[in-house]
Amino acid sequence: MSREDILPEERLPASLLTGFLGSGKTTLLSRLLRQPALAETAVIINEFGEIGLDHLLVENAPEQPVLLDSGCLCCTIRGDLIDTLRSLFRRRVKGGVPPFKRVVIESTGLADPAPILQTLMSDPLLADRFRLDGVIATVDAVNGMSQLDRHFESVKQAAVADRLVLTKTDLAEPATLAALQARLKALNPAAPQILARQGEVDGSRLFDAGLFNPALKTPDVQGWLRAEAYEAPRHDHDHGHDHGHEHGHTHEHGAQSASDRNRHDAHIRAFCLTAERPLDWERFTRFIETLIARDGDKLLRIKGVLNVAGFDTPVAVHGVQHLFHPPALLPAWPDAERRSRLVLIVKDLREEEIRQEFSPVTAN
Ligand SMILES: Nc1nc2c(ncn2[C@@H]2O[C@H](COP(=O)(O)OP(=O)(O)OP(=O)(O)O)[C@@H](O)[C@H]2O)c(=O)[nH]1
Repeated sequence: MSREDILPEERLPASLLTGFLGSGKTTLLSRLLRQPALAETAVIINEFGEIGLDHLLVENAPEQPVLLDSGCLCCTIRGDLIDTLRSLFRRRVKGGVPPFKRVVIESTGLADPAPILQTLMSDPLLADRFRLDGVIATVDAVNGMSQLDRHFESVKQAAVADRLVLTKTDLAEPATLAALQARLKALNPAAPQILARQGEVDGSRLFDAGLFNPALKTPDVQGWLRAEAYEAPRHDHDHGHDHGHEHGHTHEHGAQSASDRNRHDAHIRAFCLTAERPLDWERFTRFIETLIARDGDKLLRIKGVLNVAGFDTPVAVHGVQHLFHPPALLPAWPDAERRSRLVLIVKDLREEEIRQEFSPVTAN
């Protein structure tokens, strides 16, 4: 960790837009790109031949970025994401494409978000030029419940998101929407849920979700971590609680899907470890390294702001599965809160065991 790692504001924010097949990603994106605030955006779509924005690419040379009417760039991934992002950045530097200020990567509906997040973190050239702004997941307000029941990928997408957009709310019954919202809240307590109709959403609610707030030019710890959301009382998945039951709507989904729901959601835990006293950095790294070595594939996402003994300012950590971003020493504490807070979203790991393993890190 070094002070050079700080202040990555000049890196371009990259957002991942994910969400199940047909959940409204393209509809959302095409509306967002008309908003003036998003005019200088480059969009990368990793599925070739889709309708929506992509028809432009089918008709034009697909390997060339296309300039949309809104002033945004759009291109599909030909090789892999690393090549596409590197090439886009090179062209930007050489003036071959407009100087976009933000990147949005729209993933395919079935994609696991983890490899895309890891790509942004792991490639040294990309990590120097782009920073993860956030994961935006669309969830279909009408079909979301059954998609979460049937497809574990959609549960993972919703669990790791920084922002959840509930789409097609114009078509959903209020009771269906309420049951879905309760389920998503249990799965991902920290992500704000934004309701959309025909992709109509204020872009400022979706972007600038990362640690670095370009408007304030300071780290936005509270907005990024939202640690307090995990401390609020909520339902415990491990008890096999059926969130649909609370609202009396399980009849809409049937007995079979209710048991699927428990099975899927119960694999995911989202919680926050806290420590009052400054952490010993060596012990903390041992804790994280052991966790990664043993359970890396089960760590869907980790974010944290740590009070490390010997440092006057906090250290931010961020990881996805086996990969961790280099820890960044932040320039200042944002407020009076001095506790270390580490948010974990895990699959098939027991919260209690991790809490126990974390406790020596905080001991004297
Ligand atoms: N009524 C209504 N229809 C919507 C809304 N959002 C999306 N749709 C429709 O839902 C269908 C799927 O939307 P898309 O935006 O293509 O979804 P997608 O997630 O990009 O789909 P894939 O890329 O195939 O995974 C389209 O027919 C949209 O017009 C909405 O808020 N209300």
